[in-house]
Amino acid sequence: MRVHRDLNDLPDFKNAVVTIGSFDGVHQGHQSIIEQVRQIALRYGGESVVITFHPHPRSIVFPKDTSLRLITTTEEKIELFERYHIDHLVIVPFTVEFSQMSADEYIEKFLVEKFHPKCIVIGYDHRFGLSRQGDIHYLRWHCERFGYEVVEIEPRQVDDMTVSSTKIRRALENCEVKAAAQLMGHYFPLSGVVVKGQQIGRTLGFPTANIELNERFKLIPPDGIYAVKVSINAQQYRGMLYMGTRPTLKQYHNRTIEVNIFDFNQDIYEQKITLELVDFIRHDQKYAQLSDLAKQLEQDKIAVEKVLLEALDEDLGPLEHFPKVAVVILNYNGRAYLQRFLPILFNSTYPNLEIIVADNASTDDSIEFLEEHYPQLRLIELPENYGYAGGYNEALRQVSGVDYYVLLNSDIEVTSGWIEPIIQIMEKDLNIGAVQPKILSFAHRDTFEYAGASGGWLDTLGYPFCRGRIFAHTEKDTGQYNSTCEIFWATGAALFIRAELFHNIGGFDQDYFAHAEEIDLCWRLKRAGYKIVVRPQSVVYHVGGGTLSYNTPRKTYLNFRNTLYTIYKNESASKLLWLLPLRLILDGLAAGLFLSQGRLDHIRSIVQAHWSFFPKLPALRKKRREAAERVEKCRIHAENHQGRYPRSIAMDYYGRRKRRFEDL
Ligand SMILES: Cc1cc2nc3c(=O)[nH]c(=O)nc-3n(C[C@H](O)[C@H](O)[C@H](O)COP(=O)(O)O)c2cc1C
Ligand SMILES: Nc1ncnc2c1ncn2[C@@H]1O[C@H](COP(=O)(O)OP(=O)(O)O)[C@@H](O)[C@H]1O
Repeated sequence: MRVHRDLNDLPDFKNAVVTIGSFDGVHQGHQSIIEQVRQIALRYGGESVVITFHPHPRSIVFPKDTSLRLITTTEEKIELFERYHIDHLVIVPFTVEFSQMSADEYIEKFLVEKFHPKCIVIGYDHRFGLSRQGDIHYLRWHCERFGYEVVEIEPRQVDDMTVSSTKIRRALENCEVKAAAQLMGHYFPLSGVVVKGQQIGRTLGFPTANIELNERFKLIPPDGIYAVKVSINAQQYRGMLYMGTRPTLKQYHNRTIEVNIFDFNQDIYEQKITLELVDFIRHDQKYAQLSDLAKQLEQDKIAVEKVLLEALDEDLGPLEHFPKVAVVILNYNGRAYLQRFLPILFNSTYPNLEIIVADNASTDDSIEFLEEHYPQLRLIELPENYGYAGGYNEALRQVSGVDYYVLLNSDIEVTSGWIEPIIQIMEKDLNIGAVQPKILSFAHRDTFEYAGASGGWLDTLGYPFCRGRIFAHTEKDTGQYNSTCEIFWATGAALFIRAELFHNIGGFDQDYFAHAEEIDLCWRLKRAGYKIVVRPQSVVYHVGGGTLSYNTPRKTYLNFRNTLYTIYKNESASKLLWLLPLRLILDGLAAGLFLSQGRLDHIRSIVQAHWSFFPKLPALRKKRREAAERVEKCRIHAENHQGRYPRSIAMDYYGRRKRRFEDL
C-alpha cells in the first residue's frame, strides 16, 4: 500500500476506483466497502484508492466542539488499511480552505483532476463541498461529463455501519474491549511515544513504558488494567496496560497510560509503540503499600498471560508454512493397534509429515506386518526393549532434520486435522516447548482419558492429576476444558515437542523405564522458563493401558519410584527437606489402602520403590545436578510455575470431595 499525504504530489492513478470517508475504526463495515472497491478495481484492471482526511473534518469545521472522540488516529488507520490490501491511501490535509470548496470545485478540481476516477464508491449519506452541498445525486449528475461511474453502497450497509460505530464506541466506554474487537474485526489500537515517568516501575520489579498519545480526540477506554499485544519496531510482545491516576502513590496523581512488557528488557524512551487491547482485567485500585501493589501486579500478570493465550485461538490465521513434523510411534508388541490405527494416522491432513515407527524389539509380528503393509513408513528397529524413555531417546537420536517431534502411543486414534492447531500455536509462540491435544477415551468417546485428559497439573506434594481426571475419576467432556491454556505437563501418549529442545533438555531419563517420565521432562522445560500447553482444538482418542495395563504391581512400582525420582530431581532443596519424609508417610498411607483392599503385591511394589530410591539418594545427587545443568543450558526465562496446584490434591479430592477439576 502506498500512502500519499501531499495532494500536489500524487501519482497518475490507473483506472482509479475510489472511496471517500473518515473510516474511523476501520471496522467490519468499512472492510466490506474496501472489499467492494478491490473487486471493482480488479474488474477494471485498475487501482483501489481510499481517500480520508487529517485532521478529522469536524475538528476544523467546528473547532469549538471538543466532544469529538475517535476510535482510531490517522496513524492507526494507516496500519489497519495496510492489512486490508488496498493499493493507495490518500490522506488529504483537511484545512479551512479545503472545507470551503464548492461542491463543483470538489468534483472537478479535487476528485477528477487529482484522481481521474473510473469509479466512485459512495453511500447515500456522503456529503461534500461548502455547507455540505454535494451528495451522491450531484455526483451522478456529473458522471457523463467526467467519465466516471458512481456505485452506491447499499443503504442498509450504510446504516449498519453507523449502528456498528455507535456500538463500538459504547463497548469501549464500558471497558468491553473484547466485544469492541469483535465488532471491529481487529483489536482496539492505542499508539504513541514512550516518555519518561517517575522511574518507580522498575523498583516494583515491573518497569512500565509510559505512553504519550499524539491525538487529542482519541477515545480512551476507562481506567483499569488491560491485557495487550505490543508492537515496537515491527516486533510483537505481550504486556499489561495500566491506565489511571495511580491512587497508591502519594505524590503523583496525574493520569498515566503505561505498559509493562513481558519478556522484554530494553530502553525504548522516545520510540513509537502500538498496543492492541485484547481484554479488560480489573479496575484501578488504591493499595495501602507499594508492596501490596507489587503483589497484585504478579496476579495481574498471571491473569493477562491466561487471557492472551486464550486470545491466540481467535487470532491464529492459517499456517503460512508447514514446518517438518515427525510422528514417532514407539511400538512394543502392538501389531493389532498398528493395524487398526495407522490407516487413520495416514489420513492426517498436515502436509509436511513423516510417520515413523520405532520398534522396541517386539516379539510379535509387528515388523513383518509393517514391512508388508507399510513399505513407505520409516521403521527404526531397536535391538532391545529400552522401555518408553530409553526407546524414545534411542529412536529420536536417529530422527534428524525435523522441526517437531510428535511422540504418539500406538493405541491412539487421531482425527484428521489433529496436527495443524498445535503446530500453529507453537509457530506463533516460541516460548511454548511442548503441547498435548485433548485426550478422550477410545471406549467411552465422550469421556476424558486417564492419561492426559485436557492437560496435566501437579500438586504441591508432587502428585499429578489432569484437567478432566483426578485420581481415578474421569469427567465427561462437555466442552468445559476446551480453552487452550498453560499446564504443567503434557502427556507422553501424544506429546508435541520442539525437536532440538528435546535433545537439549536431555531427552527422557532412561532410569524411569516407563511411566511419568514426561512429567520430569516437562518440569525441566518449565524450570527453563518454557510453557507447556494443552490445545483442545486437537482431539485424539486413547485406548489406554495399552502397553502396561493399569493396576498391576509393576505399574505401582514404577509409579511410586518414578514420582520420587521426579520430585528429587526437580524440587528445590529446601522443599525436599520436608517433602521427602512426608512422601514416606503418604506412601505408607497408600500402602494401608492397598492392605484394606487385600492387594498385598502392591504393598510390596511400594516397598520396592522406596528401596530403590532412598538408599540410592547419594548416587542420585549426580542426576539432580545434571538436570540442573541441562535446565540452565536451555533457560529462556525464570522458572514457569503455571499448572502447579498450590494445595494437596489428595486433601481436596478425599477430604473436600472435589471430584472435578473445575471445582478446585
Ligand atoms: C498492570 C498494572 C497495574 C497497575 N495497577 C495499579 C493500581 O491498581 N493502583 C495504582 O495505584 N497503580 C497501579 N499501577 C501503576 C503503578 O503505580 C505504576 O506502574 C508505577 O507508578 C510506576 O510508574 P512509573 O512508570 O512512572 O515509574 C499499575 C501498573 C501496572 C503496569
Ligand atoms: N519489560 C519492560 N516493560 C516496559 N518498559 C521497560 C521494560 N524493560 C525496560 N523498559 C524500559 O524502562 C522504562 C520503564 O521503567 P520505569 O522504571 O517504569 O521508568 P519510567 O517511570 O520512566 O517509565 C521504559 O520506558 C523502557 O524504556
